[in-house]
Amino acid sequence: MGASRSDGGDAVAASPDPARRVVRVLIAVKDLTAAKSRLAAEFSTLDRSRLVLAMLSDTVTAAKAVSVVESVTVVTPDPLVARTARDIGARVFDEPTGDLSQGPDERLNHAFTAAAQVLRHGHGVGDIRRGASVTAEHVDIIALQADLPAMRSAELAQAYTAARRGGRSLVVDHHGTGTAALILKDSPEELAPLFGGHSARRHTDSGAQELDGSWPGLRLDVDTADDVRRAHRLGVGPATSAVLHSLGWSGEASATTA
Ligand SMILES: Nc1nc2c(ncn2[C@@H]2O[C@H](COP(=O)(O)OP(=O)(O)OP(=O)(O)O)[C@@H](O)[C@H]2O)c(=O)[nH]1
Ligand SMILES: C=C(OP(=O)(O)O)C(=O)O
Repeated sequence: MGASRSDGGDAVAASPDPARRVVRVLIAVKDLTAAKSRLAAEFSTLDRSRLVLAMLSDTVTAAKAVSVVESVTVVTPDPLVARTARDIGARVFDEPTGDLSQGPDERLNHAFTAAAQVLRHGHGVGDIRRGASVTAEHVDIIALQADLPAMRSAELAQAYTAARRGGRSLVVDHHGTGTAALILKDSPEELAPLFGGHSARRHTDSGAQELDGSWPGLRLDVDTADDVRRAHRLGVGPATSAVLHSLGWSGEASATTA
């Protein structure tokens, strides 16, 4: 695509106190063999895996380009996802072995919770500001969907800026029911993720504040073939564009960089 999708990310960079805050993005991806089952009718197993990895790459790349983002971490049990994440400069958190009695949403939220705790309280947190004391309260977490191939860096920067200090905020997805991003900012609270079915309502019911903003790419998590078409129309990042192109999807991605 023409203009870099990260164009404008710095131009509208979020404005926390840069001396104090550390912003870490956290993304969860499940085992590739189970991923994107809702695309099974229109994409082969191999193509689904390629698409998952490509969308992850574009999401990570756009998130890393936000100037206030210190790191992007992918929590996953899948070695190929882990390798892809490392190749594009993300950190990897190996998923803790889940309790087999847990349901899928519980496993996902358990993975987010465990990784967020390490990002906020774990080894290395104190090293970030070269000797300055950085406590968990100084570490903000953006739990982000992995399938946002049309997200612009500027959208994520604006959402972080809009997020309220002292608690959790969320960006509702384009369906109005799911959560594209859950942001914990300047707070001693924990992330307390409630991803899964109807997570938007569960997040707001649990006190998270819904963020307004015209962020079509950030809100467009891709779950169905219709979502793939919507994202393609909006303009996807280079990795997703290459996979779709190889599958015969025509047309240049229309870069409408925010
Ligand atoms: N690390 C981790 N990530 C998960 C887990 N369950 C779901 N995810 C990720 O969370 C996001 C939303 O998950 P789902 O909607 O359940 O799965 P999906 O692969 O997007 O789509 P479907 O299979 O069609 O439901 C996706 O990025 C998944 O890869 C889990 O147990 N562990
Ligand atoms: C897990 C979620 O996403 P989705 O099922 O839409 O991928 C969610 O929105 O909480």
